[in-house]
Amino acid sequence: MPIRDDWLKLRNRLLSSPRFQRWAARFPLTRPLARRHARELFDIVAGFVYSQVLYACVRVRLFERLAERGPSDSAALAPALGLPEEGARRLLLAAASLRLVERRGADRFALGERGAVVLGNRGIAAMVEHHAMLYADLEDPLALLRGEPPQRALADYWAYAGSSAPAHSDAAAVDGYSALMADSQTMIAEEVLGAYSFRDHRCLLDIAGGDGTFLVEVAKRWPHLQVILFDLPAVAERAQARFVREGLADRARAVGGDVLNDALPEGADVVSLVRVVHDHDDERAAGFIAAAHRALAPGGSVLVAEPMAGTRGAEPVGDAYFGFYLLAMGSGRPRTAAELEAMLGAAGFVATRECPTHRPILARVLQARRAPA
Ligand SMILES: C[S@@+](CC[C@H](N)C(=O)[O-])C[C@H]1O[C@@H](n2cnc3c(N)ncnc32)[C@H](O)[C@@H]1O
Repeated sequence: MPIRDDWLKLRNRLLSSPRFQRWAARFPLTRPLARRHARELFDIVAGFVYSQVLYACVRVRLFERLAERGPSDSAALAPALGLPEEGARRLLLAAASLRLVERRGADRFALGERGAVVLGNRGIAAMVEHHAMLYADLEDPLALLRGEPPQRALADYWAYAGSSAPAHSDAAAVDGYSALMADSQTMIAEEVLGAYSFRDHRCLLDIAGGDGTFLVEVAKRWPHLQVILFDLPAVAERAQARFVREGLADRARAVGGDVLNDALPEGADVVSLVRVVHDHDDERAAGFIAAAHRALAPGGSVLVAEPMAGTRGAEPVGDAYFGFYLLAMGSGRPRTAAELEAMLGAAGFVATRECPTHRPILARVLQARRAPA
């Protein structure tokens, strides 16, 4: 497209010219755009600092403290946060600028709208805290991109990533990530349940289903449904205990094994892969989808639910966040809906359709059917 190429070249030449930048910042018609672009670029430059402000808020439980006490000044908050007064004030001002906290006076602070959202979703704080490992691994992003040996914090945390014998992982190896997944799963389950009806299904098999949080939510919403979870043995044990605790043992069970090497339980008419496919490089990911295909009779449905690359309005979540997160983890990549559809087709699934979710930034859902015999 030579015309487009020429136009892009001209645009980029203008945007990189300090003279043009100065002009655009002054000229009334371009000023708002210039300000927005400057702010957006600065947000990328400063993103790590903003994340660390949030991390500090979570570590000192700032949002909980503000919710308990109501509007407070920095001197009153400092002892509860375990910080000197100056440190508490610096953190409160930074958090207020990010709308995590709300400033109510020169030195008076209350819970802010974003802080309230974090407070209401345990999964967000858990995610923020475990990012300490991600940031340690990302210290040298070029080393990761070159494929040099990773720092290993995240790769060790996700014990199955890159492991040739994941089924041997013991409880200690799976407890950390299983708890993290459980904390954030309620939000994901809400998206899937809002997008897809299980009314006409009899039995759902959730492959690599973690500690069972997803199935507990589905089973509560659809009381006629039998549910089966399959995951590594140490994770399946956690899930079975969870089903018993939730009073669901009569229609929920967990089976342990390795999806890529062991037979999956039979009898499901719908199979789900929730936040699973993106964890694996292409060959293993295709193995998970092939296992879903084998577990179903012709006509059965598969659901793939995960954040996807190329999601309109959430582009950086796929290619930047998950792209680098999974690189640091040592396995997997974010995929577009079209790539997933092609993988489903290659495994023998047909009629792939997207079931729109309310918050595609968290997860999108694809449904496909095993081709009739
Ligand atoms: C990112 S977690 C997602 C868990 C759950 N689906 C959720 O969304 O909360 C990926 C899950 O895949 C499981 N897993 C990884 N490799 C597996 C394998 N080869 N066989 C069975 N489960 C596996 C892990 O134990 C983990 O529970």
